[in-house]
Amino acid sequence: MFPLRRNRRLRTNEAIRSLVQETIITPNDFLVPLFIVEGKGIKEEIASMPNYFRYSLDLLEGEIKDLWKLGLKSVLLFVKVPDNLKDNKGTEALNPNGLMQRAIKTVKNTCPDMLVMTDVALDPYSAYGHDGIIENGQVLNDETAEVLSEMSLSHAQAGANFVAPSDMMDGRILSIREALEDEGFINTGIMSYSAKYASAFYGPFRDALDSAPVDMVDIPKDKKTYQMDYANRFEAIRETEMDIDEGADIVMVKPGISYLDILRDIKNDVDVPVAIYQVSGEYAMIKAAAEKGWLNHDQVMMETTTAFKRAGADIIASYFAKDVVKLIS
Ligand SMILES: NCC(=O)CCC(=O)O
Ligand SMILES: [Mg+2]
Repeated sequence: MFPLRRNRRLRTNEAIRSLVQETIITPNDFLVPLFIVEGKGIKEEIASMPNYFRYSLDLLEGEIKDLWKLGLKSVLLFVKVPDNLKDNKGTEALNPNGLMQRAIKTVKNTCPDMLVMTDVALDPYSAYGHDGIIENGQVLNDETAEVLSEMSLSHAQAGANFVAPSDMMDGRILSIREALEDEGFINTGIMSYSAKYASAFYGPFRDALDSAPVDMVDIPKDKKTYQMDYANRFEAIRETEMDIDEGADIVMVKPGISYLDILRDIKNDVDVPVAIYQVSGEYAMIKAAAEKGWLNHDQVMMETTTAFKRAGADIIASYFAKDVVKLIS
C-alpha cells in the first residue's frame, strides 16, 4: 500500500489534526466534586490536594456561581463531619438539618438548575472511618444498606437530584431504589459506584474529609472486604450488571487512569451512562510532579481527561474540571 497510504498526511498540521480528532472534551462532560465544612468564611486548601478547597456554606454560594458561569452544571457533594458527631451507625447522616442536607439546599437556593449529586456512604460519619456499621470486626452488609437507604431518602427530601452510593455493600442499590419509590421520589436518580476498587489512590481524599479507617483492634485495617481487588476484571462487569438490574441510572468505575480497560469493558457491555472518577491521588500525583517541573500540568491534565472520554466515559468526575474548562474555553 505504501506510499498510497501515508498515515502521517492526517497529522501534517494543526488544522487537519483538529479536523480528524475523534474525542473532544466539553464542559458537559464534567461532574465537579465539592468538599463542604461547617463554619463561616472558610475556604481552606487541602494539604495533599493543591489548589483544591473545603468550603463553608456561605462561601459555597460563590463557588457554585463560578462553576455555573463556566458551564459546569453538575456537582457531587461531600461533607467533612465534626469528630463529635461521628459514631458507628452514621446517625448524623440522617439529621434533616445536617451539613449535607443544608449543603444541598444552599446549592439549590443559589442555582436551582445546578444538578446536585450527593455522596452516600458512612465513612465521613463513621467513628471508625468505614463505609459500614462494624460489629465483631466485620462490616455489616444489610444493616448498612438500611442506613444508606434512609440517608438517600434524607438527601432526596433536601432536594438532591441524584444520590451516589460509594460504599460497595451488596444489594444497596435495590434497597435505596425501593426506599425512594416508596416515598414518591420517582425522579431521584442513582449513580452507583458500581466498580469501585480498593485503591491506594484515595489517600488525599481521606485527608480532605478526615475519613481514613482508624487503627484499632477489631476494626478492619482496610476496605478490601467491600471494595474490589484491583487484580480483577470480570468482577467489575458482574458488579455493574447487578447494580443496573437493581435500579442504577448511571454506573461508575473508580479510580480512573489505572482502570481504563475496565471502563472500556463496561462501556461495551451496558446501555446506561458510564462515569469515571479521577480520584484524589491521581490529582495529587499530577500536581506534585508539575510543581517540581517534571511534568507539564495542563498537557497531562488534558491527556488524562481525554483518555477517559476516549475509553468510554460519558461523565468525568474530576478535581481538574474547572482547570480543564478554563483552558478549553
Ligand atoms: N467516595 C469517594 C472516595 O472514596 C475517594 C475519592 C478520591 O480519592 O478522590
Ligand atoms: Mg455491588
